[in-house]
Amino acid sequence: MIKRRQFLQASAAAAAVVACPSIVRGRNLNSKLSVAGIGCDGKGWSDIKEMSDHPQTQMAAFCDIDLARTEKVKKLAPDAPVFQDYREMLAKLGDKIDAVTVSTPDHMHAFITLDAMRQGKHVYCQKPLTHNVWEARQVANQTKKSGVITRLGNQIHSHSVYRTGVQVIQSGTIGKVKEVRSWCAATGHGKSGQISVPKNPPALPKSVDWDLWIGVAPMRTYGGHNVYHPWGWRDWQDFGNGALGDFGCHILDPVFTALKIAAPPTQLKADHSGMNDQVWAAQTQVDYVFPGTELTTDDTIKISWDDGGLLPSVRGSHIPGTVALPKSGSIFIGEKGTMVMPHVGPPQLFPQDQYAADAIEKVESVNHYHGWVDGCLSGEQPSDGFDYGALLTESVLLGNIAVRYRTQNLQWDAAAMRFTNNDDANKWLRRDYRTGWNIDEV
Ligand SMILES: NC(=O)C1=CN([C@@H]2O[C@H](COP(=O)(O)OP(=O)(O)OC[C@H]3O[C@@H](n4cnc5c(N)ncnc54)[C@H](OP(=O)(O)O)[C@@H]3O)[C@@H](O)[C@H]2O)C=CC1
Ligand SMILES: O=C1CO[C@H](CO)[C@@H](O)[C@@H]1O
Repeated sequence: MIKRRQFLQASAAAAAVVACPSIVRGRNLNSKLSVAGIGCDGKGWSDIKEMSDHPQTQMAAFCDIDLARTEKVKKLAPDAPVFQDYREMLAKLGDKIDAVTVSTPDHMHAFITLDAMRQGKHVYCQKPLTHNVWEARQVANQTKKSGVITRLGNQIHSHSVYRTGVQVIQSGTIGKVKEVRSWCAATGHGKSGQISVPKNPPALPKSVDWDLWIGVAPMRTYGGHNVYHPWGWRDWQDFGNGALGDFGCHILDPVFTALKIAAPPTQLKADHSGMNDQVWAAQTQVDYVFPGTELTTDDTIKISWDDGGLLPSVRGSHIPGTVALPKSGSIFIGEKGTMVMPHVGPPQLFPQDQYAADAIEKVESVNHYHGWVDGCLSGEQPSDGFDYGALLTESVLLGNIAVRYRTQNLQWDAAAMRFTNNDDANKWLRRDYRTGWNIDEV
């Protein structure tokens, strides 16, 4: 009889060889999936906890560059070994690990995800999928090559409110969509409490391997608790992606899914306030133009982004001026009506008197984490794998490049992966990798 691990490895390998849809991978519904968690605190803890709640998972190992942040996982699975370096974990236990969660700061997502996929592991990776556009393309390419089951850690994708919003748009309740405005209350700096590199940082805690935390990024001194690690890294251009990177993949997810956006923007223009060469902007504003779809009125669609407390400058004619917009969310302006999609709140339709109280049919939540585990066991790829995650991430990160060229209209040639009217902007598509942490082109 074929053993579980042989089955999982054979099915991933078969898929890798033929690089074809999951249907050929067979089913293994009675087996357990052996999962290793990379990044054990913060969101990593919640990813690990959610995965471990699935009746068919077993937690095989854990890894965190800060051993002080592994107490919770040790209690969760006391027999599972704990590592500081995920490379050592995969080298020692690779044959016992089927799948990994990657919940590290953004600058390490691509390096770890690519490595794990190359070794045939299924991967659940946090948003944004990568730290730069070139990495998003490499992850998308490797996903096709490896044929493993992937999912972006965008758990709200599976939440009732977002699923309901998607259903409202796709059922034509507001007609075809003319324009979308998305916004987010969060700011691109403020989490770390610094806007320049701290001059007299405290000593590095003994529990932290700083070289591993820095990973692909240029080396710098530990900055003190929350300055970079943990949490504050989001503010810093070397590690995070500001508010757009932090929330774009959440808030734009129902926009991409509802409208079936299948290609990156062709043009974008941005503005910002409060940015230097270290941290992201306090407020950003980006106007994107995407190719239209069957759900849009035109052959292009404008999608805009505001953050740092800015609200959209346009809200269409259907929403009365007296209606307060949620702190974060999107407005879908349609031919017949407008849908306000709060970030994690029930969608609302305008003009209110045009829509009956039951005009919105609620779609129930599904378990995002368990959906990935089920996919790994059955061979069925969830709808938001890394192909989708890479597109969403590329679009978000292009916005952060446009921010560097305030008010310039950038033309993006997705096929050539370059800006055609501003060569200087192309230097931000990929980073220089620290010696020993190079990412090979896929
Ligand atoms: N989907 C969602 O709703 C959310 C998603 N996120 C995403 O989750 C990710 C992590 O964010 P968050 O938890 O807030 O960040 P934190 O900085 O709080 O935690 C990151 C964790 O990863 C560990 N880590 C860092 N580098 C490595 C590495 N190379 N190998 C192993 N472990 C590593 C950290 O260790 P150490 O403590 O030593 O830094 C820490 O435990 C981000 O991509 C973020 O965007 C975050 C919150 C919610
Ligand atoms: O949803 C979320 C809640 O806030 C966090 C911190 O800004 C985000 O990283 C996360 O994605």
